[in-house]
Amino acid sequence: MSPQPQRRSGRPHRGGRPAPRKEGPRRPPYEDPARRVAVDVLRAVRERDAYANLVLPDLLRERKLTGRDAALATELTYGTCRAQGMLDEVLATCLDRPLIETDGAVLDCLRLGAYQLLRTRIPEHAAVDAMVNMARADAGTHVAGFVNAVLRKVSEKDEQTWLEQLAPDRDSDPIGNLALHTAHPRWIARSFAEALGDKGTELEAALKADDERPAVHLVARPGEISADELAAITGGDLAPYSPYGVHLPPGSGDPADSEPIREKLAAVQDEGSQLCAVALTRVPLEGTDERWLDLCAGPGGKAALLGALAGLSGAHVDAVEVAPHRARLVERATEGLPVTVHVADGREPELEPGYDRVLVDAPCSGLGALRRRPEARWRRKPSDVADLTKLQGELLASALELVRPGGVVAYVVCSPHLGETEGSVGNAARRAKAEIVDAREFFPGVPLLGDGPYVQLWPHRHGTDAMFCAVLRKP
Ligand SMILES: C[S@@+](CC[C@H](N)C(=O)[O-])C[C@H]1O[C@@H](n2cnc3c(N)ncnc32)[C@H](O)[C@@H]1O
Repeated sequence: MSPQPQRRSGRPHRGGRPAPRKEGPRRPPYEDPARRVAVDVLRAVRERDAYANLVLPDLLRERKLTGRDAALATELTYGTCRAQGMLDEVLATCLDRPLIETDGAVLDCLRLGAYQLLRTRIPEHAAVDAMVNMARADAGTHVAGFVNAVLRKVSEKDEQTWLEQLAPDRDSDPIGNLALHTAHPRWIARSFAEALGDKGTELEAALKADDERPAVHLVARPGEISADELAAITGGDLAPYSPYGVHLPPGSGDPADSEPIREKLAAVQDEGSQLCAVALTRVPLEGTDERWLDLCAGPGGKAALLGALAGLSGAHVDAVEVAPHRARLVERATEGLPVTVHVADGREPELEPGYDRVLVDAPCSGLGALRRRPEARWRRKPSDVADLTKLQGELLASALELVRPGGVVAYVVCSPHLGETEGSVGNAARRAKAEIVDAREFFPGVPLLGDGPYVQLWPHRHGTDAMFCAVLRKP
């Protein structure tokens, strides 16, 4: 059976007694390995803030799940993580006490069960029985009746009917309505609406894009291999906008196994990330153009692309990263390129000022890459953004001190949140009296970039992560 997420028609539970048990030795109930993996990942995410997309592949390997079992485990895990807030709203109406008081292991089973009932074609009895058995195994026999009763209630309506009952009115509260329909926290839906200037169909498209599996994008390292050659070797398609990009077709297997990647002629890098790094190198400069700086380099995707381009034009890149383990990743990614890695705080890196080009790919909320991190939308909090904007402003101020007069800074974040984009840039630019350059001209051929001067890419418009790029010139 295909594990495709599909709305399932609501079939009220008809009741009925289980067939009388045959006599014989008691065997533990059969546990489906795909659901076991899914519930174990949910637990790791809940208990130790693990990333589902890192834990899941390890568990699949460890338990030797392949083919349909692996596909089902993946669909159930990622789907449940993404839909968590919506599932919780439904579950809350089926409980007679606050959801927060539910034991964690039981809650994992309820969420996974509700996901199967509302968003897959898995038969009701199979979904409920499997989760009752799993809850019994994980939390004790006393919870079996409870889990059974709650999931039976969930199964009384299909997803659409639940949403119609629970979502705020679309006319009076369009953001709240879309937030629940697309299973996003309201504050994230609001931040997308503010960035898009839309609360209707475009907001809906932007939110829905977070549930789509992103295509794998490769970057062909300039000077080593062309995008045409890389596409021919990998069977991929040329990326629409990046001159170095290749999109792999779905089901291409692990890109790390391909020869160009093993030989470091190419790497995995979102096309939006490529475009932002390349944009910095496209800004015209008067005078010298030899010293480039990447102030937030780990794990090294943009540093490697900048390093390759610097190698072709006779420039050198200093790459700064505060976390030593991430600095080591930058070293690995830029081996053989004219890049020097420094473990330092970008706010005070103790480097000689006078850089011609500086990239600030600042730490951010990652709201622009929610499609890559299934649980991230429910983990992030609005208060994270406030902490991050302070750091972003300080890093950009440092970049504007380190760049020479007439030199350029590209400020990049993987987030469309206006606080992290226009807010962080506006404040730092004002203080440093830097000129904000229209960034759109350094993204040639990329459509739907609005009125400038900033560039905001979107998954639903460009097929990239929602990267933001501002270009500033020091007077
Ligand atoms: C968005 S990531 C950069 C991604 C990277 N440019 C790439 O393309 O692979 C931000 C990085 O900034 C680092 N960072 C955070 N605070 C920093 C600071 N004060 N100085 C330098 N790096 C910092 C983080 O550890 C993280 O590796």
